[in-house]
Amino acid sequence: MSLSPSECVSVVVRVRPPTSPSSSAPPPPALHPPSAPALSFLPQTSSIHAPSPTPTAYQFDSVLPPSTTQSQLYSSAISPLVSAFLSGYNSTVFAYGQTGSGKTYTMGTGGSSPSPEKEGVVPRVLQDVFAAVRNPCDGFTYSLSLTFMEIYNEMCRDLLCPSTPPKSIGIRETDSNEILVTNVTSAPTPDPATALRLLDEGTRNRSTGSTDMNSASSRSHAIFTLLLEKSRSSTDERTGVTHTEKIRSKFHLVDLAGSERAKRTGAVGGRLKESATINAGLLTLGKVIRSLSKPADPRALHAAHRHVPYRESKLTRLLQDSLGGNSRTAMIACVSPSTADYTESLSTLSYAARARDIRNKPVVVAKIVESIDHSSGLFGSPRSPRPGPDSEKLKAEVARRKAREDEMCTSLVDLQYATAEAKHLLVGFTARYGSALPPGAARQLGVVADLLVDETSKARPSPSPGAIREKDEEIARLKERVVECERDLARDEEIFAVKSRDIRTLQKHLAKQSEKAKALDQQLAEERKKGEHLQLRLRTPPTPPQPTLPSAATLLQTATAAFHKQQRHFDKKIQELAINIQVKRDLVDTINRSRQDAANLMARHERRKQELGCKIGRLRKEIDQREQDRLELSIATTVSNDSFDLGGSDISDHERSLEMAEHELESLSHQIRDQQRIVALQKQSVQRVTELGREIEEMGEKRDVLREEAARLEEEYGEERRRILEGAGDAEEPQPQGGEISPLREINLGEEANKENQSVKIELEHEKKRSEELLGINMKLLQDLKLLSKKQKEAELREGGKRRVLLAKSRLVEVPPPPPPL
Ligand SMILES: Nc1ncnc2c1ncn2[C@@H]1O[C@H](COP(=O)(O)OP(=O)(O)OP(=O)(O)O)[C@@H](O)[C@H]1O
Repeated sequence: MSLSPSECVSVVVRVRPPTSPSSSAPPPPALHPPSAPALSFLPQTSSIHAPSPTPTAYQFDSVLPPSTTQSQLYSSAISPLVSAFLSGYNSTVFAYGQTGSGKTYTMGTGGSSPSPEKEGVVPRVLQDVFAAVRNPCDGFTYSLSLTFMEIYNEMCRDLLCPSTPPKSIGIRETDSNEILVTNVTSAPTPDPATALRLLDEGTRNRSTGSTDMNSASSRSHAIFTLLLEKSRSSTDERTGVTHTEKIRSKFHLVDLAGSERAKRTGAVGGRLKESATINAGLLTLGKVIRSLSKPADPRALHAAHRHVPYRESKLTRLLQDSLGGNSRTAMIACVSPSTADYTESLSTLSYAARARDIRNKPVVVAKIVESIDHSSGLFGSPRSPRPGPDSEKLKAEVARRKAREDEMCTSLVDLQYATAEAKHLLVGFTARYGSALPPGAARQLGVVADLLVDETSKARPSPSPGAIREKDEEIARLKERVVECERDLARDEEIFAVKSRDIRTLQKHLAKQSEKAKALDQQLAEERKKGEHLQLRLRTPPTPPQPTLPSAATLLQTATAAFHKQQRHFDKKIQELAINIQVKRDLVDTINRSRQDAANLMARHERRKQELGCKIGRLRKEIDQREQDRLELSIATTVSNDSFDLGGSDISDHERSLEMAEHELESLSHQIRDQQRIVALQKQSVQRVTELGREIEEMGEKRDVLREEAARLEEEYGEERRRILEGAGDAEEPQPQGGEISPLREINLGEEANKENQSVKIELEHEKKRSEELLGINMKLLQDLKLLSKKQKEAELREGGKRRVLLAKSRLVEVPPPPPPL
């Protein structure tokens, strides 16, 4: 393996000839006026001057004017890469530029060219490679194969086997950071004809289309890759071991799709989508170039530590080796000389200039395979008889060995540098991340670092082939150890990442738990406080009963007060009922008495009426008699002419008496009528008396109920008192205190008493009204009776006077007995 110092991407700018009017491609629509700025191409100084927006001079490895032929371009920019490729270096050539700028023309991936002069890069590379392979001068045998693929709409397509599903084609990175494309046809190419045929075949399968700017515009990025494996064997004459050295290299020839502006290409529909994908891929390429062209982060120990967005597109992923990796790379920036394309050309130049700052580290990777060759005539088995020395052969062998030794010395020096660099990186890595690594991994890294001896600092004598071999073996072992350690490290890092995640989760969990624990602590503290408080209460001597737990004395006092209050209430009610009953009885007596009086008066009047009737009858008889007598007397007197008084004055007296009696009778009749009215009233009072009797009866019942209730209350009180006294032991019997009663009972009793009082009051009012009414009737009756007796007296007086007059005149008039006093 040999190592080269890092080298930059070489950038060549190719200016295509202006488009001729007779060109097959339609002229691109001009966006710029004729006075638009133009680029100044200076091939002598390999620079290009852009006047605007800010005057800028771009420097390149070479600037190829429009007159540059394909052959000139190839020999100046590509043939060095072909040599490197044949030496075992990975190489890349890619054409970059706007659409129609001549990328496909330059790369020669547009199909077989009509003339050999116009052949592009790929056919020329193939020709040169096969020419070299055919006549090897380094003792290697070469084998070539090729792949041809495109990235179309961000999908890989195998141009040598288009039926391969794009999804099955993968791009992966090996442990040694090599980019490999899987499941793509790798066609063996024993001769250039086969290779060219495959190129033509693939080109035909490529996605192209017509746009306003290019009638055969590439709609994909085409990647043509040559794979070379060269091997060489040598046998140690002492040991008979054959060493086979194998070197593999790749040559990517990339024809990128051109950046385009939809307005200019007139892309619509599917073309527009292609255009967007193309631009997106190129944008990522621009990002990768920008990122790689920046000076590395001074904090990063290795350029690999900076982030390069290779993975953002398939194109950049595929070109990862070529840009900033193990490859010798050349970029052909294609630009148009047209002022109409000024902006696009400027953009191309800007990226190309940046790409020039990208530093790659191309290395030749060689594998040495050992095998014992028993059949070798020169280094046959020690037991077999050695053939006679051939001086020419020996000379050649010595020369070969010498060359081999030289190579191995070079390899050794390279390895020493690699070891030193590896040690430096490892030490730096351990210093930086050692604390974050698991202890086992850090220790292992230390051991590896110790094993990686910085041989570059030591002056060493030229090693013998045996020593070199030993060294090689040691280095191989060390490398294996390093790879192992790296693997361990990667594993540890993974574990570490997982553990870190776990720790973070646990930390979160812990935080939650500690919050919960805090809350529980608080709760516990509160509970403790409560417990302490309870204990304190238990320890403290018994305090007088709380107001919520009344004593027996208080209970008794309350009960007694309630009882007395109830008793008072019942007493009052019973008393009121007794008064009412008495009032009603008095009323009944009064009514009965009035009735009696009225009945007596009626009887007297009836008697008097009868008497008066008798008297009137008698008086009428007497008057009639007197009239008869006087008539007879008058007759007698007339006969005797005797002027004699025949008792005419007695008749008159009788008539007056009759008149008086009739008058009295009339008055009596009046009185009887009044009396009858009174009797009618008396009938009402009979009803009233009946009602009163019933009411008195009810009241009596009520009074009995009250008395019973009072007795029951007394009993209850007695029981409660006994219970309280029993519960309280020697509690003193409380003295009744007016108004002391349990609030609830007081409310109940108060409500009951109020209700009762109210009803009694209403009843009393009612009774009072009725009594007043009866009293009014009775009073009227009495007045009537008084008036009647007064009239009677007057009549009697009048009659007595008349009677006395009549007695004086006639003894026939009887004087009635005086009426009984009312
Ligand atoms: N240096 C040149 N000399 C002669 N003709 C050229 C040159 N460069 C380009 N052309 C012609 O210009 C036309 C467009 O070129 P080409 O197809 O190579 O462009 P392109 O950059 O590949 O475009 P796209 O990105 O659209 O595929 C072609 O007809 C090609 O023959």
